[in-house]
Amino acid sequence: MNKIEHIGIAVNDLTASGSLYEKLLNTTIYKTEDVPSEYVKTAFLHSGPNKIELLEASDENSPIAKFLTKKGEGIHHIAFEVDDIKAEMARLKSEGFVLLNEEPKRGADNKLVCFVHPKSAGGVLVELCQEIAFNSR
Ligand SMILES: CC[C@@H](C(=O)O)C(=O)SCCNC(=O)CCNC(=O)[C@H](O)C(C)(C)COP(=O)(O)OP(=O)(O)OC[C@H]1O[C@@H](n2cnc3c(N)ncnc32)[C@H](O)[C@@H]1OP(=O)(O)O
Ligand SMILES: [Co+2]
Repeated sequence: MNKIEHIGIAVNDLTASGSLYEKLLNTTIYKTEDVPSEYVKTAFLHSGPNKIELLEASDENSPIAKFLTKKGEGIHHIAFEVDDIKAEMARLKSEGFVLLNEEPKRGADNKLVCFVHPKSAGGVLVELCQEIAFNSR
């Protein structure tokens, strides 16, 4: 695994939290994106070399809706950049980690993603992210 690709933060209201994080980080949201397959709306900010992903539920079936109901707003997941997501998924599986998707799926910001169950990863929901190559978009 490489660097932390982003930190995902669950929020109730993307507009309100977007403004809050813009002030906090003294920056502006550089991208917003709906990801219907995950039932989320996202907004991205940079803090130096780091990336923050704000996540609002777009449907009551969203994992973010369930998380907000149980735990409230806050850090939802940590995403790590990987060069070869299928190889990393196979490695983690062989080490006993529980993958939440058997095949990489399309995430936000031009990434293929896979989630690791927090119960198998020390209570932290982990996301693997591989940049989708330009010629395979
Ligand atoms: C925008 C796209 C993408 C990107 O490109 O970056 C994203 O980031 S999408 C982000 C939203 N999508 C996901 O989170 C998908 C993966 N998540 C899931 O599949 C589920 O949320 C889950 C992790 C399997 C939990 O679902 P479920 O079992 O239905 O919920 P429970 O509330 O019953 O949780 C069971 C258990 O796990 C604990 N939990 C749940 N979420 C988290 C979390 N984010 N971090 C840490 N722990 C978490 C929860 O508290 C329960 O524990 P117990 O209460 O002790 O049983
Ligand atoms: Co994410």
